[in-house]
Amino acid sequence: MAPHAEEVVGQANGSTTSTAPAKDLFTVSSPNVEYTAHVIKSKYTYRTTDVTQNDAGKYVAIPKETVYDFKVDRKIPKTGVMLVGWGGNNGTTVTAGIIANKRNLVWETKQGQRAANYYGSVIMSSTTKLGVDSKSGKEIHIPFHDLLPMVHPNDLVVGGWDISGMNLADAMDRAKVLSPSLKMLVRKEMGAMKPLPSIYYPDFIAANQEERADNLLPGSKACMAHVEQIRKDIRDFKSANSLDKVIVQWTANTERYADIIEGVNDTADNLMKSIESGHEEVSPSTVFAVASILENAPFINGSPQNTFVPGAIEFAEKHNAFIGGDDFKSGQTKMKSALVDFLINAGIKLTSIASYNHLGNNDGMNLSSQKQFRSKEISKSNVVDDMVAANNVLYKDGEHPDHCVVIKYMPAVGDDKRALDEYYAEIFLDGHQTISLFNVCEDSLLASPLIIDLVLVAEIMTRVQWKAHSADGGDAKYAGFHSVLSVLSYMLKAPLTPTGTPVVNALGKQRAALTNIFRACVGLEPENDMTLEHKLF
Ligand SMILES: NC(=O)c1ccc[n+]([C@@H]2O[C@H](COP(=O)([O-])OP(=O)(O)OC[C@H]3O[C@@H](n4cnc5c(N)ncnc54)[C@H](O)[C@@H]3O)[C@@H](O)[C@H]2O)c1
Ligand SMILES: O=P([O-])([O-])O[C@@H]1[C@@H](O)[C@H](O)[C@@H](O)[C@H](O)[C@@H]1O
Repeated sequence: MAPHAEEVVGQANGSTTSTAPAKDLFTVSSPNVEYTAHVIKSKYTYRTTDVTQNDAGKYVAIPKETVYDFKVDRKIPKTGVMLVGWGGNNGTTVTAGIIANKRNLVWETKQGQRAANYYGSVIMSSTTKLGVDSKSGKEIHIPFHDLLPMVHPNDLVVGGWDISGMNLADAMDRAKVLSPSLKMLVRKEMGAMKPLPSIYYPDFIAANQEERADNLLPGSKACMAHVEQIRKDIRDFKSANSLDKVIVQWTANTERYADIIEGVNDTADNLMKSIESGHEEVSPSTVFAVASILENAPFINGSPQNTFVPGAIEFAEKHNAFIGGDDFKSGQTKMKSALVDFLINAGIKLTSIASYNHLGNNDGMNLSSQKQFRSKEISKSNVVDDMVAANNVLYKDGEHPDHCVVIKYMPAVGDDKRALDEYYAEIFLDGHQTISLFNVCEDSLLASPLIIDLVLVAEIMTRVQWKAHSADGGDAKYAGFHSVLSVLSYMLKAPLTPTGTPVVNALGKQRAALTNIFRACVGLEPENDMTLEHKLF
């Protein structure tokens, strides 16, 4: 191993698109970590506990160690993001937000001047504990963004498709999300942006979306021409902007679920045959996923439908391409995944969750159609399953809280969704606790930072490789993480995981997984809060 650098903590760097490695905010001083001009290599011991049962039925816990080699490419690529649904509330809002940050805009509001920020982005606006200053005992926290050499969102090039041909300035007005004073400052730039024509298969989204569908590729069901056109769009976007990498995200309308049909979408081969034959059960989002996979562009589904039918997952695995989803976890569900985690882990027996919301944006109008609502109801309902299943003291096998999800379309409130929740629980002896929440979520201003985080994390994961460590160097080759990027789960309501692996919805666990995988990539132990140094003296 090359001599390891001394630990340095300096000023965070701003945005950088140079092909040179980003200026490191810190370095790790360890015999297990090596920095070269191009990569960070680390030897990481992953410590878990194997549990078996002995003949008497008692659990036996056996500490287990697995040693991995990680390698991170330090070169920060020029990255583009192509949004499907670019002209929507989320698409216009995230685009305007990046412009505002890139130009350091300040605008007038009722509360006075406001400056551009990335609040709500866990990568850009949260910190992580690097460690403890051994002299002062003070915890040292650094911006999450600086844990690994990540793309800065100010440097992202944004493009995409929409079935509505409205330019982004007019679409921004249609969305009714942003302050007039901010819109004025970005209007010119937004006005020059026009979504590429997209594919529209009417049966997959609400009929009330038809009137905006004026920017279409010919054909109303899946075909290879659609796949090839989307592939070409991605290649053209990449070359026109001299990009090293493109990430594709679905932030278009919620689709109905596709039926999983043997011989149609159950395998990668059958899915491709179904697209070639124009099977009507192949959705636009699955066509976009297939095209992105073929262009080796990570594809992330920000909506709740089952874009990733089994054939799409197998197709991604066959191509070693990254996919992630489903459904941005922005407001009501994010709160739920934190609150339920707290209640159940406090030994409080949650017995019912009533989740109601109404909103008046176009998403809400699309969700007023039962089939599209059903997709959202599923993603919003399954978010407590893992937390309940993990507590067999409170819940017997198969027992779970009552849980209802209601979404109503109320045009008057626009994008400012009202979420009303009641959590009802049994407490000590025959007591009860009722928690009522009234949560006004400005939906697109909550979702846009997640779109950014999903891009930044998916991108860095394309630069992280791993292999089993062997003392003699061995002949194992570095490889990427599994195609299904479950590390994205913190930003998603219904995290997609590799087939057969558990789904974690607890917000704290999701964030810890993201933090500790990033720490492992630079040879650091998982963040824990034991603080024995403050207890054993
Ligand atoms: N904003 C949030 O809080 C939030 C949270 C979680 C999930 N989501 C999901 O994100 C998606 C977008 O939300 P939004 O508020 O921006 O909705 P929106 O209706 O404002 O935008 C969706 C856009 O997609 C376009 N579109 C529809 N079908 C398309 C296709 N086949 N190809 C290209 N464009 C297409 C529409 O024309 C529209 O401009 C929805 O599925 C929503 O459920 C939003
Ligand atoms: O993320 P979250 O706030 O729980 O869920 C939201 C729903 O409450 C809302 O009705 C829907 O329109 C948004 O797309 C989003 O899915």
